[in-house]
Amino acid sequence: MIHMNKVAFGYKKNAQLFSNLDFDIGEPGIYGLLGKNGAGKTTMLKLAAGLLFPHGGNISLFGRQAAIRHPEALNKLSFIPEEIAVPGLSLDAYSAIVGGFYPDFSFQDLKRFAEELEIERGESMRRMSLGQKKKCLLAVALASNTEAVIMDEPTNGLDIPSKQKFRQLLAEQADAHRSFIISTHQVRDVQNIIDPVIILDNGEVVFQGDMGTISEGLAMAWYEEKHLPEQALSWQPAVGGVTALVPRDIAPDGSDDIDLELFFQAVTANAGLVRSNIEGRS
Ligand SMILES: Nc1ncnc2c1ncn2[C@@H]1O[C@H](COP(=O)(O)OP(=O)(O)OP(=O)(O)O)[C@@H](O)[C@H]1O
Repeated sequence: MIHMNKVAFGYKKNAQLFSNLDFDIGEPGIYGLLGKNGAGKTTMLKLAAGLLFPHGGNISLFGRQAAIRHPEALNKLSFIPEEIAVPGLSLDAYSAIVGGFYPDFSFQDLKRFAEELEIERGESMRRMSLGQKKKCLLAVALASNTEAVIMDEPTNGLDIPSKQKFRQLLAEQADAHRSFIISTHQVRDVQNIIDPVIILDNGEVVFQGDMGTISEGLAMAWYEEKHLPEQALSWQPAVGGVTALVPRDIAPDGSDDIDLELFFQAVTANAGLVRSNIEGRS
C-alpha cells in the first residue's frame, strides 16, 4: 500500500527532518502513527500522499511513485489533513463533487455516516464548528470506500461522544480490504482501536508492531511505589501505588491490556530496550 525506502526530507536546506526513513504499510489494519509534537508525523503522511516531495529515497503509493499523484493511486486513498479547509457548500453538494473521484463512493453510506455523526447534510460546512467540519470530512472519507484512509489528528476538536462514535465507526469499517492510518499525539483517543502501532521519534520509525506481539513481551501490573521493579519501562500513579509497564516475565498479575500512553512513553525513552523485551519473547 505505502512503502518508504531511505527517504530524505527537510523543510530547510541544512536541517533534515528525515535522512533515512523506512516505513511500510502492507497488511490491512488500523495503523496508529504516534509521535511527540514536531516528530514529523504530518510531514510523513504528506510525503506518503504525494503532497510533499522527498529529497532522496523512494515512496510508493499503491505501486506508483507517490509524488506523481497518479489518479489510479489517488482514487484508492482518502486523506483528512490536520488543518482542514472546507468550501461554502453543504455536505450533500460537496459529496456530489468529491464522490466523482472515487469509483466506490456511496451516497447511501454518506447518509448513514452523517446520521451517526449527527451532522446536517444541508447546512453550509463553512458555517460549522471545527468538530462538525471534521465529522463531515470523516463521513466523506468513509463513504468513499477507499482502500486506505489517512487521518492526521482526526480527534482534535471532537467532543467525547464524537470520539466514541469515531472509534466505533473505524472498528466497524476496518476490514480485510480497508486500512486506516491515524496520526496522533493524543494517544488515549485511539487506545483499544489501533493495531498495529508505529512510533516516530527523532526522524525515524523507532517501533512498528502489532498489539498481540507487544503483549507477548510486556504486561501491565500494579505495584506499591517502593516495590516498583527496576525493570519497569514506564509507570504512572494509580490508587495506592503505581501502574507499570514491565517485561511479561516479571509481572505477577500481568494483564494483556497494554496502556498505550505508557507504551509510548517507554518507547520514546528507550526504544531499543522495549524492542529487546518484545523480540526476546516473540
Ligand atoms: N511548512 C513548514 N515549513 C517549515 N518547517 C515546517 C513546516 N511544517 C512543519 N515544519 C517543521 O517540521 C517538523 C515536523 O513537523 P510536523 O508537522 O510534521 O510534526 P508532527 O509530528 O505532525 O507534529 P504535531 O504532533 O505537533 O502535529 C517540525 O519541527 C515543524 O516545525
